[in-house]
Amino acid sequence: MSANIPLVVRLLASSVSVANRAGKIVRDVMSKGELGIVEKGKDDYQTEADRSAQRCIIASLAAQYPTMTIIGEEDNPDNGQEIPSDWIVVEGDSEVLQLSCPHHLKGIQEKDIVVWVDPLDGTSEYTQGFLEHVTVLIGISVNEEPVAGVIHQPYYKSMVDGEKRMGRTIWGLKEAGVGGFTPAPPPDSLIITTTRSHSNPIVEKALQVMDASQILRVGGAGYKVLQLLEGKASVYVFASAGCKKWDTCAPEAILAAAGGKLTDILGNFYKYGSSVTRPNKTGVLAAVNNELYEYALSRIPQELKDALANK
Ligand SMILES: Nc1ncnc2c1ncn2[C@@H]1O[C@H](COP(=O)(O)O)[C@@H](O)[C@H]1OP(=O)(O)O
Ligand SMILES: [Mg+2]
Ligand SMILES: [Mg+2]
Ligand SMILES: [Mg+2]
Repeated sequence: MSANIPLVVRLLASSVSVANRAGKIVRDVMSKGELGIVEKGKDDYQTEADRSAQRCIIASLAAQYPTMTIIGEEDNPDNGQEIPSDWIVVEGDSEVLQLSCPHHLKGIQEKDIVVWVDPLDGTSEYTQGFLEHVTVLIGISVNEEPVAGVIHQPYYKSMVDGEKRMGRTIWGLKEAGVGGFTPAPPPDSLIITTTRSHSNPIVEKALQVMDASQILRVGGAGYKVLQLLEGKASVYVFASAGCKKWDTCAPEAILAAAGGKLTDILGNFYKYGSSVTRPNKTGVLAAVNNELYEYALSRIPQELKDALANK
């Protein structure tokens, strides 16, 4: 890769390529049928696919960007095993390498960047067979702010030049654009997307106040943001702790690159520096444009905000 291409663009191109490889690992683990499920906590699982995909992504990025901070969801996923050489991906996506880098990101160095890796978002859904909900997330933050990201969907089916294709990779770079999918306008009526596996009474209260025509209950932060980008839902509402920085970094960056917004339920942006606490304690609120976002925020009652903030 040319050293003349700004670091952020090279890193996004590398992230697109390695997310594709990680997606193949996710499919391969499922085809073998040995998921190796570990219970990390209540409603919180890890599989061999989460572990292996994270090893592939972190080893590949660390080999190319040795001084950059990379934070993955899974703790000690390698268990002392060596990484297969074909898991190390070092070429970058050629389309992304052509992107023109926003001026203020041109001089960014590895020390200014924190990469947040969710090797498999939607693990509950993966183990239950809702495979379309599963994504691989790589979020790039610069000086605490998400600026670029990748959402790879390993089980997305499409036809390309008359041939069946499995998997697609959506990317975004703030102030430069998005790719890998066809953006669509939001639906005509208010459709909310929310959790299917992590609900509670406050989550339900925040859905009731929206006065929506439909509520979609699907898995994963990545998949819900894809629904916003593709015009299948208007707003993503999750009034609970549960998501962590690796769940929201890539989706927030891509939504912002598409003109949208992702914050907590109080309307505050999360920060993504290496020392932040991992949990997104005050939930998630997101939309593909400002009008829908402001509408949703205006519907959240103060006592609900207080309940989340004081938990
Ligand atoms: N209570 C929780 N415990 C663990 N992870 C959670 C919890 N709530 C949300 N998450 C993470 O946020 C994602 C989006 O949440 P939801 O699907 O409930 O809307 C989940 O797929 C999961 O990521 P992961 O699957 O990567 O562990
Ligand atoms: Mg998890
Ligand atoms: Mg996740
Ligand atoms: Mg995960």
